[in-house]
Amino acid sequence: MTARDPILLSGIRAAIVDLDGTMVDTAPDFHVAINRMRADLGLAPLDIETIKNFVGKGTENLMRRVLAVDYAADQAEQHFDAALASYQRHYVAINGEYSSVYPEVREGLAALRDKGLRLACVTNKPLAFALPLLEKTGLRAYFEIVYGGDSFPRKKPDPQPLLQVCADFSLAPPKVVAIGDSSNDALAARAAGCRVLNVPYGYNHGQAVHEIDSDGIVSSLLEASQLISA
Ligand SMILES: O=C(O)COP(=O)(O)O
Ligand SMILES: [Mg+2]
Repeated sequence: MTARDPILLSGIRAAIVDLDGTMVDTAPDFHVAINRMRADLGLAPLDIETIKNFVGKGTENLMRRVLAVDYAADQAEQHFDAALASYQRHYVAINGEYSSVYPEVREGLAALRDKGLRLACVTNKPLAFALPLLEKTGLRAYFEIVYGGDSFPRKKPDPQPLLQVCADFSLAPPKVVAIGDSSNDALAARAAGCRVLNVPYGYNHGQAVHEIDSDGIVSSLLEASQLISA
């Protein structure tokens, strides 16, 4: 089944919102940090569109994709630790500097909150990157809970972080909607038994967002809030 025109979602008591590609356009941060790392390793820069297709499955996967551009698997593995350390150093130094909050994110979060929904952010970004970014963008205060890609043994598309939010809120998964930009978010939500809406403007591994199995595509978090009711 593919994503269809969004439907009204009723009986919803909480929303789990993704970070990269859903609330914040972080590709420019990834672009700068990755190319500084690549320069450290003596590698040529990559363009931002290539990097967008690599984002979404956490930092380790991102490093593997970036190294696979130049190296065969065994060589890439040899360079992995140095690449990761360099990347983390560069990312922390610029986290949020080149990123921007997408349109209607603050309005959408405020509207969801005003409807009485509880809000959690679940990202595959490491928590040490996610929390400072949420603070810098002024989004942290909307969320009761923030989980990162390293908060649990398994990250999205595994349902584990979403199921933990449901447990934290004492809510059955069908009363919770996940909102994200990628198939990771939808697969995690479906596996958890949550509802799911996708935004079309983020990073979906180079795949068309219409191919994602979700409850619909919304143009923004504000539109999502208009389709969700308690
Ligand atoms: O950093 C990533 O891999 C993607 O993070 P996200 O889950 O917030 O989209
Ligand atoms: Mg995302």
